[in-house]
Amino acid sequence: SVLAANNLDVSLWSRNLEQVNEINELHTNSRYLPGITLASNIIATSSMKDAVENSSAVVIVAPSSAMREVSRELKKYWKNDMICIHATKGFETETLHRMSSVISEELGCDEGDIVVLSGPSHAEEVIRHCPTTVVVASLNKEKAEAAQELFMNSYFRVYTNRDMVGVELSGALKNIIALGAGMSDGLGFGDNAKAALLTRGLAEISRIGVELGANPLTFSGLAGIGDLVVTATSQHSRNWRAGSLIGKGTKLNDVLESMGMVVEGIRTTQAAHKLSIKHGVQMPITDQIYHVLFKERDTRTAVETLMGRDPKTEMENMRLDTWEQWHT
Ligand SMILES: NC(=O)C1=CN([C@@H]2O[C@H](COP(=O)(O)OP(=O)(O)OC[C@H]3O[C@@H](n4cnc5c(N)ncnc54)[C@H](O)[C@@H]3O)[C@@H](O)[C@H]2O)C=CC1
Ligand SMILES: O=C(CO)COP(=O)(O)O
Repeated sequence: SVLAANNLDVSLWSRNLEQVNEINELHTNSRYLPGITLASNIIATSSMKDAVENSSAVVIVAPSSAMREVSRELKKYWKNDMICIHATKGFETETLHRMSSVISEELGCDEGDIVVLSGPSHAEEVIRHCPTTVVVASLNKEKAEAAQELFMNSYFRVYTNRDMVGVELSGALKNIIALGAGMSDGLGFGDNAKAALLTRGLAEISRIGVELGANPLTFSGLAGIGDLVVTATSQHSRNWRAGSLIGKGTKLNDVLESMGMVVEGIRTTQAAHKLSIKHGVQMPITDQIYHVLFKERDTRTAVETLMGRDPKTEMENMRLDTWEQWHT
């Protein structure tokens, strides 16, 4: 929709022929964006070949679980002078790879040439032209700036950033904390609890992020705190909604059935739990959410465990040495 508003010809690929026909004939996408009329320069197709073949840029926003499959199909029509932008927030749970790694492995290109689009941006608000700010991250400056130019307009402001690792990790990991914020609200706790979850959540996101090579400053940017705030507080957030149902006592399977859309934080909790063990990085909130989701731990027990941890200093286990590394 943003690209179409910028007068670009947009080919939208979907596997669902019914949805393709609805978009082309009625210019609506009633299941996902009810009540919205789409621009007439968005043409849907069920053929990836037709969507990609003559394009200069490709935007992939498949759920993380489908990223490898979609990238493999894309490879058939991929040309190296195309720009590949992705806006997916998650990991490949089997390999623990970030999305740009998965895409570049399948396309056979440099990971640093992929552009990551992330930040506080719910589709339901962007489609109504509500002011929105995001980040495009890539090691390839030219490609990042080209993506910035494609998307930027009066209601969609785009910043570039070189820190692909930090941007991808924040985008994925904040969904776990949003699940936790939903659980807290579902349990009937207040704003103090939510502020604590966001702040201590960001501390553990930064801790694992720095360990994996991210710039710590990225976590105080749009892809970090920005997206964490929106996902943990917005009525549109699927992760917050799923968490709040769990906090009210609904079983995970029933929650997922009722959502009908991807809740990335569930798979990401599994991936982050493995990452924290693999790298020996403490992620206590993620650990408790993992136990609630997959080990039938009661949400109140999880809260008691978090509140009852040993006394600590606020900056305990933060890799402060890396600040100097980034400032030189
Ligand atoms: N909805 C939003 O506002 C935002 C979503 N994202 C990210 O975008 C990604 C996708 O999320 P949504 O579009 O919101 O999810 P969704 O659940 O609303 O839609 C996912 C779409 O992907 C399709 N799909 C699923 N498996 C597929 C496969 N194997 N091949 C092709 N298509 C497949 C589904 O049919 C559906 O049309 C997630 O990683 C999410 O975190 C990022 C920013 C904002
Ligand atoms: O990442 C998002 C907004 O920036 C979307 O979050 P949800 O998947 O929780 O709706």
